[in-house]
Amino acid sequence: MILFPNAKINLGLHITEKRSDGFHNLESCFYPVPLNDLLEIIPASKNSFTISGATIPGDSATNLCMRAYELLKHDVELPPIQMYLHKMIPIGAGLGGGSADAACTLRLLNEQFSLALAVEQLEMYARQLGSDCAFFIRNRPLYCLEKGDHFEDIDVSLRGYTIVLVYPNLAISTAEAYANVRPQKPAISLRTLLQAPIDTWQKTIRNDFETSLFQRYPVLDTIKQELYQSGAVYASMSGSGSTIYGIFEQAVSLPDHFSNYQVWQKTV
Ligand SMILES: C[C@@](CO)(OP(=O)(O)O)[C@H](O)COP(=O)(O)OP(=O)(O)OC[C@H]1O[C@@H](n2ccc(N)nc2=O)[C@H](O)[C@@H]1O
Ligand SMILES: Nc1ncnc2c1ncn2[C@@H]1O[C@H](COP(=O)(O)OP(=O)(O)O)[C@@H](O)[C@H]1O
Repeated sequence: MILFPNAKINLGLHITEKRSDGFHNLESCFYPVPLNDLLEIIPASKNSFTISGATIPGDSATNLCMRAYELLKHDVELPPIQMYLHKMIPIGAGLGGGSADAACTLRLLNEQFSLALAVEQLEMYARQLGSDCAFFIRNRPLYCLEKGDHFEDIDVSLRGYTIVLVYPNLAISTAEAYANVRPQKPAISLRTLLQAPIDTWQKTIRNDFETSLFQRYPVLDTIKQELYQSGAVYASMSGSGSTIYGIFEQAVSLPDHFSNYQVWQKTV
């Protein structure tokens, strides 16, 4: 059985407070985008895990796909599997690719072996693998709270817009990004700001990671400004970076030097 784990972008990201467990509470809208990995699982006589495409740091035992399998196997009976991952989503990019792979492993195992686990149970396992992993179980636009692992519905649609992702070949550690942010309760909640028309977002919707990361990596701010100059209605960093995305009313041609980056665009 095959699934195509997809990336996400963050439409706004407020880091509201540091928690007693060392993590941070946040508010953000997670939005799925159709940039995909490929994940296949079939029953086998012994476990194997093959990866192609982009190189993932760490060995296969620490890969989130294997960790998802082991986590589930602790509680339910699972046969050995042959797992294959083709990695397309850039790594350490703020696109949630590792979490998407882990969530899809849980979803695939649930289906392939008729485990009949409910969405809430799958989310409970996903939370143990990463803060943004549970999002990829429902995998639709959601307003995310707490560690980014509790959800409310939100009426936001980018249908008909072209989304451009620019990955400047720079991996940023999520833990390091959080360590350099000063949490702050927003005057107006992100939910309220997102309900206004998209052409107001440039002035109102922010990602709290940008201040410190743009200081450290000025190229990120430059890319964001260039996306606006190319006609974006809204542009931002996704998650803890380093991907900068732009939302356009139509397909766009970008400055020539963007060929130095990994650029992806699709009308959704
Ligand atoms: C920043 C966000 C925003 O969507 O996305 P990415 O940029 O990673 O895609 C997420 O909060 C990332 O979630 P995820 O990548 O799953 O993080 P985890 O593996 O759980 O945590 C990595 C590290 O980030 C910090 N962390 C993470 C989540 C959170 N709410 N507070 C934190 O302080 C902790 O230091 C933790 O050890
Ligand atoms: N299947 C996977 N795909 C990507 N990264 C993975 C995977 N499994 C484990 N990781 C680890 O997760 C970290 C990056 O996660 P990723 O989801 O790509 O970044 P981000 O959290 O910025 O979206 C890397 O340190 C990588 O080694």
